[in-house]
Amino acid sequence: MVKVEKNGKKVCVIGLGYIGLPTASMLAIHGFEVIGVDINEKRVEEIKELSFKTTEKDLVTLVRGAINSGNLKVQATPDKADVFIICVPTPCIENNGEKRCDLSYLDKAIENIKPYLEDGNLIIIESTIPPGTTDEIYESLSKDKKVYVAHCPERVLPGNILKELVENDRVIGGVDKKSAEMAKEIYESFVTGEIYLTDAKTAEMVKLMENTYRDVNIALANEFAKISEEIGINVWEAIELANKHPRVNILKPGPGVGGHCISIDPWFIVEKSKNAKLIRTARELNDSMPLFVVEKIKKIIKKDNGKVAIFGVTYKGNVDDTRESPAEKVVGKLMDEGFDVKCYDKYARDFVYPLFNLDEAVDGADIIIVLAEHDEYKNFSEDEMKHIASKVKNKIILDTKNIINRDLWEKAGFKVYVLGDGKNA
Ligand SMILES: NC(=O)c1ccc[n+]([C@@H]2O[C@H](COP(=O)([O-])OP(=O)(O)OC[C@H]3O[C@@H](n4cnc5c(N)ncnc54)[C@H](O)[C@@H]3O)[C@@H](O)[C@H]2O)c1
Ligand SMILES: CC(=O)N[C@@H]1[C@@H](OP(=O)(O)OP(=O)(O)OC[C@H]2O[C@@H](n3ccc(=O)[nH]c3=O)[C@H](O)[C@@H]2O)O[C@H](CO)[C@@H](O)[C@@H]1O
Repeated sequence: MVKVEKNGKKVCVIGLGYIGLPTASMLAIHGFEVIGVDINEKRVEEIKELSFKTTEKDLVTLVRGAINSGNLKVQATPDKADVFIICVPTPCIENNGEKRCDLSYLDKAIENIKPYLEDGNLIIIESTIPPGTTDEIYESLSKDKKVYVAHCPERVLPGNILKELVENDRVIGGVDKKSAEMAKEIYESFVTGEIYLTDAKTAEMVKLMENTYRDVNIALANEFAKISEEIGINVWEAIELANKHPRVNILKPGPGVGGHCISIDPWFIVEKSKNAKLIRTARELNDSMPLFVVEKIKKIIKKDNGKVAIFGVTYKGNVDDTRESPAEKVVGKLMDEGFDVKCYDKYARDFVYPLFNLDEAVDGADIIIVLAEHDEYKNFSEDEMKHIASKVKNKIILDTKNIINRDLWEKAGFKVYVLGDGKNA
């Protein structure tokens, strides 16, 4: 056992997913006595056995270190602690055609810690939430106990979580000054970036603004891709040239925006404000991209049926997460229309549709579609391309991410299309 000096504070982290597990482990190796809690018993067992799947570099090593230090215990129910950090999902739900944040996981997590709360405890909400939520939680909890409450939104980039967890600047919003300062004390144990203090509602809005900023900018790139198809130019070349301007930095078009964050968080602003018009339009535009891909496929193969091989079903490259993945909508729509679709993705943790190995996926395919920028697809060798060429029915590939080695695929006999290239057939 690697001994880590204890700092005297006990922290209970609720929800051990993409965010909670690294956070709990990081606190443990920095001397906190940490109880990591997940309602999912299977997840608890996988963490204890270090058998959980992850594409996050060094996460297994970090969790092993935390458990071996004796500072991290993992279990399915909360315990008494000085600090509670809540990292449960906050997905989107649709009600009468309007999307809004589903706070049911957060409400349940709060209910579950209530029996363990004592005067003086600090509750930190890391989950992404609509403005005003932290204050509401405080109002309800402070009826029974003198507690402190803060929102410390998480900003790590999946694929680079451990580095960003330590190096990113953090924003902490307290329901009062004391709450924010108490939360700062916890994060400064491992964060090397700056920590900025504000009120809870501002911190909630800051997080949503960050992801909305990115969503709106991706929407602009996607709109440029649609326009480029319409007027017959290659959007990728146009973006590269426009970005030579010193004050222009257009993002990348693609099959849509996925993940548990950017594709849902802007709706949490829309639900609170009638002024969020651009934000709504950007969301709708990004959500329209999977269907735009399906239309391009039909134009390329010049038919409304056939066999499609999908490369990449995760929401982006080199991660295992398929939540809100554009691939789900592309595949669903193709299947609804009667296409025979076979998906290949060895990074994906799970997917709503069946996954196949490479040979099964490409066997007899009319077209291959790249939907995620996994390194594997960037680095296919000439021999692998030749092998794929020997299996497919038509040597056609549509790259929605502009990542494949075009020259080599063409050398292997493929006709290569890229989303937004202005060529449909
Ligand atoms: N994934 C990201 O990159 C990221 C980045 C920044 C912020 N966030 C935000 O962080 C929050 C968590 O996201 P995530 O990706 O870690 O989700 P996740 O689904 O990976 O993990 C959440 C975990 O919470 C557990 N859980 C649910 N209800 C519980 C309860 N009542 N008690 C104990 N455990 C419970 C689930 O079993 C699950 O393991 C969300 O609000 C998300 O928007 C996520
Ligand atoms: C503001 C910001 O940076 N927030 C990050 C974001 O993490 P993320 O992994 O969700 O973010 P992205 O990598 O942007 O991917 C999102 C989707 O957009 C597609 N995309 C991306 C760039 C592009 O030019 N064209 C595209 O089409 C991509 O394929 C994918 O589907 O939210 C987390 C949780 O809140 C944050 O913590 C984290 O800081």
